[in-house]
Amino acid sequence: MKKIAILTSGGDAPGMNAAVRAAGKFALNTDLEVYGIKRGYLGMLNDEIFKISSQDLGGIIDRGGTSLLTARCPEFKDPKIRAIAAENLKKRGIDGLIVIGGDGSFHGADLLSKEHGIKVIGIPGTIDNDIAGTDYTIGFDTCLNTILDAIQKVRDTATSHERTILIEVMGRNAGDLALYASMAGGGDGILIPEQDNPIEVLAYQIQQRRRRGKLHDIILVAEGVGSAHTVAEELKKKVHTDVRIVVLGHVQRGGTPSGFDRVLGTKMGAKAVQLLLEEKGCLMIGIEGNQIVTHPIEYAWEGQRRNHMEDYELTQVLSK
Ligand SMILES: Nc1ncnc2c1ncn2[C@@H]1O[C@H](COP(=O)(O)OP(=O)(O)OP(=O)(O)O)[C@@H](O)[C@H]1O
Ligand SMILES: O=P(O)(O)OC[C@H]1O[C@](O)(CO)[C@@H](O)[C@@H]1O
Ligand SMILES: [Mg+2]
Repeated sequence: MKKIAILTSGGDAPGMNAAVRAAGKFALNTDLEVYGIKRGYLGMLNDEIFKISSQDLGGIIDRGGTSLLTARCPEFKDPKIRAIAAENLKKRGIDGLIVIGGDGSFHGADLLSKEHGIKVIGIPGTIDNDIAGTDYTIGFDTCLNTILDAIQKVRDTATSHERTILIEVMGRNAGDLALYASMAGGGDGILIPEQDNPIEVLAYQIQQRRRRGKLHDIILVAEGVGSAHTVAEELKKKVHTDVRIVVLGHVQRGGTPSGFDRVLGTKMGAKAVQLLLEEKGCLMIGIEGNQIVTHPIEYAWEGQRRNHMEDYELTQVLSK
């Protein structure tokens, strides 16, 4: 392996920059030539590929977002488009690629590897934490802390007005952000796609708590169960409290990456280069039980994700 490239793809996630920096610096310390690709697969397709120097990697570890820029590129699902993109790597002699992104980006990486023989390593970078084979994805921890900050502020006004406030959080089809935010933020109820929790039960719990003198309710709604607006409309028919919603939106994806996400990004970035130097490909990196591990890249969607049941039941007990 002589030349490798790095890209970030899908939704940006705080800590992606730490992974880019570590992979880039680690590689520049070897005989490898290192390229950056702007705007993920879109930039690969449009030939936005440049040689990375150490200057490109300075001053980014503490910045949110991704210095390489990112994009969604639906055309990449077309094999003809992937062939054009792969040719842009091949004409430069690039045969190793580090893809930092979520499950969708890993799908693209897998196909690129199988169809065009490019050795690809996937680094899980997404706030959603929806990838099997890793306990945490880069960006999840920072995002969680952003949500916790919001919960604290929302609780002040919820208590003062004795309201029920539903906070809708991101996560695509995964409830991890809502689950962890409820656990760490002292939530009073939670709706996540992994568990069935009928509105009737939620309403009953709210009424019960109010009878015991509780002044407010903070309910975390994962976007995967539907919009908080719809949930609120249903809930209003079943409770006597004043119901409001807060949709946190893209504020959740920004901000200074936490120490955890920077360390995770750094370890994974360096590991990706080590694997390419060993001529390995079609792998994803994860962290399991505080150890950096690797799996075949398909494991990201074929493997078993963490079971949420225990954590969910804990939030249920603690919100009583
Ligand atoms: N099935 C697929 N085949 C080929 N390429 C894909 C596939 N799915 C996704 N991609 C590519 O990966 C890009 C990113 O995927 P997606 O939008 O699902 O985000 P992600 O990587 O899962 O990150 P996040 O969920 O955090 O936003 C897509 O825009 C597309 O270019
Ligand atoms: O910024 P976009 O393209 O609207 O995507 C939003 C989606 O991306 C994520 O932030 C990351 O996958 C999801 O949680 C959310 O559903
Ligand atoms: Mg995804």
